[in-house]
Amino acid sequence: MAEVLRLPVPYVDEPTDAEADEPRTDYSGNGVDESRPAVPSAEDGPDDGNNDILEGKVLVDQAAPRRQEFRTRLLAGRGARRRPIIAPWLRDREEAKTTVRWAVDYGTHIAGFHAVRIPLYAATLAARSPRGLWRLVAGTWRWTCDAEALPLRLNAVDGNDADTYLRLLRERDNRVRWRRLLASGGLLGAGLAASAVAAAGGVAQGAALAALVGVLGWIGSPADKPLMGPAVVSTSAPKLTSEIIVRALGALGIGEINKALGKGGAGITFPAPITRDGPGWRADVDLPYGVTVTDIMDRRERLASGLRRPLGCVWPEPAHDQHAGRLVLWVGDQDMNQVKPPAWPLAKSGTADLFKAIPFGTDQRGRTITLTLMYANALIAAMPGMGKTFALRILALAAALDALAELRTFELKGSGDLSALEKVAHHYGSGQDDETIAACLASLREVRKDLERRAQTLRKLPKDVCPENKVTPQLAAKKSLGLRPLVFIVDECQNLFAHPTYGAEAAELCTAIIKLGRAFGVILLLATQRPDKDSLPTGVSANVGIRFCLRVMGQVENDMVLGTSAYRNGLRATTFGLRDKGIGYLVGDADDPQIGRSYYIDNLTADRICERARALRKAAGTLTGYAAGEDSAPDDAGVSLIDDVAAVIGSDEEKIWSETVVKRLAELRPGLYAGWTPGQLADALKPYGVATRQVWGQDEDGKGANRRGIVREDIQEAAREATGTP
Ligand SMILES: Nc1ncnc2c1ncn2[C@@H]1O[C@H](COP(=O)(O)OP(=O)(O)OP(=O)(O)O)[C@@H](O)[C@H]1O
Repeated sequence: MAEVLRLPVPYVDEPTDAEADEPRTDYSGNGVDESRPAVPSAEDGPDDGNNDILEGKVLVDQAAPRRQEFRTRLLAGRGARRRPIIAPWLRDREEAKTTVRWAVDYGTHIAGFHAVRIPLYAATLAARSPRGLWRLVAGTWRWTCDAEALPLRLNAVDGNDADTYLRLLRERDNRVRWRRLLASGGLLGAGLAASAVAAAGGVAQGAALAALVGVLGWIGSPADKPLMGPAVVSTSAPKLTSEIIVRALGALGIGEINKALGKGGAGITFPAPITRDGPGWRADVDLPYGVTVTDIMDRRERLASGLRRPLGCVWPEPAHDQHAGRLVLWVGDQDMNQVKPPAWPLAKSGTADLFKAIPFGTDQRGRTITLTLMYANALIAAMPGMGKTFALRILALAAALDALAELRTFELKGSGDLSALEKVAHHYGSGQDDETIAACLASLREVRKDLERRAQTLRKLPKDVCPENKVTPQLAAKKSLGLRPLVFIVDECQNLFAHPTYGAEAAELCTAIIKLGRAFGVILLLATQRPDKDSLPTGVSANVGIRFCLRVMGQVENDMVLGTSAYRNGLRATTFGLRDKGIGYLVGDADDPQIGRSYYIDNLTADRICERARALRKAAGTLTGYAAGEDSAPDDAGVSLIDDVAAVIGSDEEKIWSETVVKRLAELRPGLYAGWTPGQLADALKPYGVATRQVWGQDEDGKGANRRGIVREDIQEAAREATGTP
């Protein structure tokens, strides 16, 4: 009996018309697979003697129609990536201006360089002109006499080849005849031109002689000594070609790539031409099946070596709207960290509007990156010394230049990195000490309380004035409503969140502010050098909108800042080097993640900007609090809720109702606790691990009842934990 051949389903293709009449073979090489169901195909046709081979074949692919319909071809283009009509560098004003400025500057330099050397060039040409004259005369003579064919004729003589000699001689006579005629004509023309020049005199004669000397000098110039040296020594990057990219990819040690590049492999394809894109080259690459862009990003350093470019020039990225194997490789002419950062557009003049995009930095291609802070919060994280404070400073300065915005700035390192903002901030603190951290917490409490007021104000407004229940530029501008943007800035926020006494409450407050504050015009800007779960509450890291991650050490920190799976999706701030200061991944503002470098503003420049911002605020009447010299410290600066609760519980009270506690707290600090409800107290105590429960107590009339309250021992325990006393 003939062997029954069943092909594994996925390997069977519909035969072409030419193949249809031939017995089909197992191209997969996988042979018989009895385990798979054999579905007979109509295409197998009548019994032609090969049925034993065809049995069990399943056709899974449709045969491509010979000629695609016009409509089909048209529709096929729907998913195609459209190349921009206008080159990207021309669409970005700043980039176009930079390019044109560079071109003009470059042209001017070259013109100037050669202009000052004109006398030298003239002298050189004059010195070379006799040699040129000799070359001209000798060359013309040789041409006229057909000297180039002389060796052939001599050869024929040496070989006693009379026939060839005579043929060559005839050939020579023919040539020489018309060449002599031309040469005589040329000579006559030269003679006439010379007499015309002699007769002309003056400027024309001088110009003609100079031109003659110039031409003769040029003819007399040795090939290895050009008259003009280069005005610029080119250090520009070599052109990026598909060959270089394929070579570099082949050197990454990825098996699938090597297979594709090997004999019989499918190779590597480029879905779009390699083009100039800003100050560098952009290549779109389709990696071999099974290779992902993250595989390449993992080996960025090796890729840079393969491309023979510095690491800071090589930026492989996923094409976010394409398949996982579509690589967008951008290779800059210059290392990103060597490029001189452009000046911050608002450094010398201008104001900001937090409802609109503010300039934050530039991307690898030198294009401006903007951020819109309103309705968002931002988190900046990095290893120490990588530029987190500089990045935060840009956002803080932009907020300062919006005269409407109220700034509360706490720099919890104590270095004075944000000291320029003292001039404009409503609340300001600098230091790692408990007092500064307590002041920060108190300010947060105030903001948390203010959120409720803002919410109420918005709720009361008529729908036509406030249709979306959120602060709009028009509402923010109405002073009476008290809805001006409030920007709360905390640098080195790990010192706040990891504080043994205040950390838990600060985490709760920040989480609440981040969740609720957006619509009410409250913006939280945080920077930390320790993005881990102990120093950055998950409620904060999970809800913050804008994230800028400079160099971090590992995947955990990376994902904590940029979001879960960021590392797996190729956003790896771990690939930045020590020299990549100020460079990071930015997510949350644009549709796609961006790599950017924040603008560089040092403390001195920040000072000048804040002077301007202060003047703006004075003019607008919005200079308040610390900056205005008012005692703006919140009532509860340095105050601990646990200490206060402990203070209002009598030593003979084992258990006490919450309603009694809030009443006593309001008496103790009316500015802080007035209006507190038992529920609010329960929420505020939660971060300290104190739970309220049903406790027995008596009211003023001595009537006993079971109500929600506090056990004194719980408070004492929390106080001991907070101070670290056993
Ligand atoms: N955008 C930038 N361009 C160029 N250099 C920068 C940029 N940002 C920061 N730097 C450089 O990096 C150095 C460190 O910056 P910064 O003080 O912001 O670091 P940091 O991450 O806040 O450090 P730390 O955690 O120790 O406070 C700066 O002194 C500056 O020289």
